[in-house]
Amino acid sequence: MVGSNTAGVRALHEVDLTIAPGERVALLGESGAGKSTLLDVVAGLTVPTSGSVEVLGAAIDELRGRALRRHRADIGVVRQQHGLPESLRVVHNVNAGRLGTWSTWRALTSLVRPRGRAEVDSALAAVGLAGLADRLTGDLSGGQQQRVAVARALIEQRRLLLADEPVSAVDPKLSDDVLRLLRAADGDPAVLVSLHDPGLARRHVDRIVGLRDGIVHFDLPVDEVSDRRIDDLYRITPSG
Ligand SMILES: Nc1ncnc2c1ncn2[C@@H]1O[C@H](COP(=O)(O)OP(=O)(O)OP(=O)(O)O)[C@@H](O)[C@H]1O
Repeated sequence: MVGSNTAGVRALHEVDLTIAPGERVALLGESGAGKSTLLDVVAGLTVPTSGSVEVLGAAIDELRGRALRRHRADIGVVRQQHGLPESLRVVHNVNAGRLGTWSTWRALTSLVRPRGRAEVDSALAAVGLAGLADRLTGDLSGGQQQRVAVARALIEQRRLLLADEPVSAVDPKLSDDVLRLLRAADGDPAVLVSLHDPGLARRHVDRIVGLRDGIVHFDLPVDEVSDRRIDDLYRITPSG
């Protein structure tokens, strides 16, 4: 598959990737390597210029209407620019993760009286944000907002979780906690997560895909990813 982003930049070249149900895969690579573009292609937010993408058994570009909404409800997405409306209370942003499974009426009434409040509270507690459901999202720190986006993805059982640097603004202890949550999410979803910390990837996934200049540089079980391979991926030359 070849992908160009919205600006027409050729960001991926002949990427061929299959992820098994329940498998946890990390994308590593330099800034600009194509990780976000790849995640956007799998999420159906960017259409590849050639090749095909099959997600959860469906060719995403062929889905329409209700089938597309149902398909999207099976996928939890945490984007780098998480797009949480800052003027909404946290509870509404977390509940937005359920819109694919709710009727329009249910979604509208929930804006007045939040539904499923207990589930929202427990999703927030799981990401270390207990007690913040009624705060305005814009009043939270960057790292807290990132965790609201994770709670939104985890509020429903998913078959696939896509997360683009979900812990870039989060301290090391919480980063481990968030990765643990993605890894152990209800329903044992497949996980595709881009990370900047190889150590986190090593601790939490089954397989690492190294992207370089839009190409798959390596695709290996985590045990086979040596320090040397990581250094090579990031073009780090040994000192001394
Ligand atoms: N909005 C944009 N306009 C122009 N070029 C872009 C844009 N977004 C990404 N690119 C380019 O597309 C390529 C892939 O970028 P992408 O964001 O997918 O990389 P990445 O690995 O996710 O990087 P990062 O770790 O910095 O998020 C790069 O060449 C990048 O410069």
